Amino acid sequence: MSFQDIFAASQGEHQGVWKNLWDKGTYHYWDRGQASPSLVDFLKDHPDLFQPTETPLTALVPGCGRGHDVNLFADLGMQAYGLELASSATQIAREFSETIPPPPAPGSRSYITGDFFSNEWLNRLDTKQFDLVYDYTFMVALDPAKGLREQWAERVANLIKPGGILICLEFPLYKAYDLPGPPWAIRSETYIGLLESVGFERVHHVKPTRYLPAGKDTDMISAWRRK
Ligand SMILES: C[S@@+](CC[C@H](N)C(=O)[O-])C[C@H]1O[C@@H](n2cnc3c(N)ncnc32)[C@H](O)[C@@H]1O
Repeated sequence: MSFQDIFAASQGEHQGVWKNLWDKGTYHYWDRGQASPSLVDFLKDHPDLFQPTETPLTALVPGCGRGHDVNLFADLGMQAYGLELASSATQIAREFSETIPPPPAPGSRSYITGDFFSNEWLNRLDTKQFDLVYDYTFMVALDPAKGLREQWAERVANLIKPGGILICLEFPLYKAYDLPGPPWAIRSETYIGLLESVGFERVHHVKPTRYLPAGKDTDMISAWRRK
């Protein structure tokens, strides 16, 4: 059974599917074993986006998987949080992080179990809003037919401080709309429609020069400032 067939057979109960996949350790469907080179380059090329402050910047990666991007933000000195639906997922992310060097001070990395749309996990944190949120293969893993993209945009706007930044690695831009997800097809215009309506202004839209194989030559990176 293909990855998409597993979701199609679940009759819309997608959270149970994700949890089951993590419980069985079958994350090979999406895990690429490293932070995205496109994101690494984008952060290096745009230091203007993250001015140093007296306290470390806070970053959130919803649907962080094994945490490769969380670990990248921590290595850049941020207080980085990864959010995952299943405790088995955060456990796998934590175990992976123990195999790599700790982040340099003041960077830190935390993996939190919770549903992105619930406040339960947020209530457990001191931080209620973040300087940075990063989305890659999370929003496009939410079923667009259920209105979850609009809910994602509103939630992201609430989770980012005024003046804070959302970075989206736009994927899969090449995919036809009639093909099943996840990931479900998306276009750059869709990000504009979703994010401008909840108070974001697009400040960068660039074509990366280094890619993960799945998005080769088609991915784009957008950065959005919350007004
Ligand atoms: C396609 S995977 C991508 C994972 C990671 N971004 C990566 O690139 O390796 C999507 C992830 O989103 C998580 N997820 C789905 N719905 C979620 C929700 N409502 N709250 C938190 N995580 C969720 C799933 O458990 C899954 O690990």
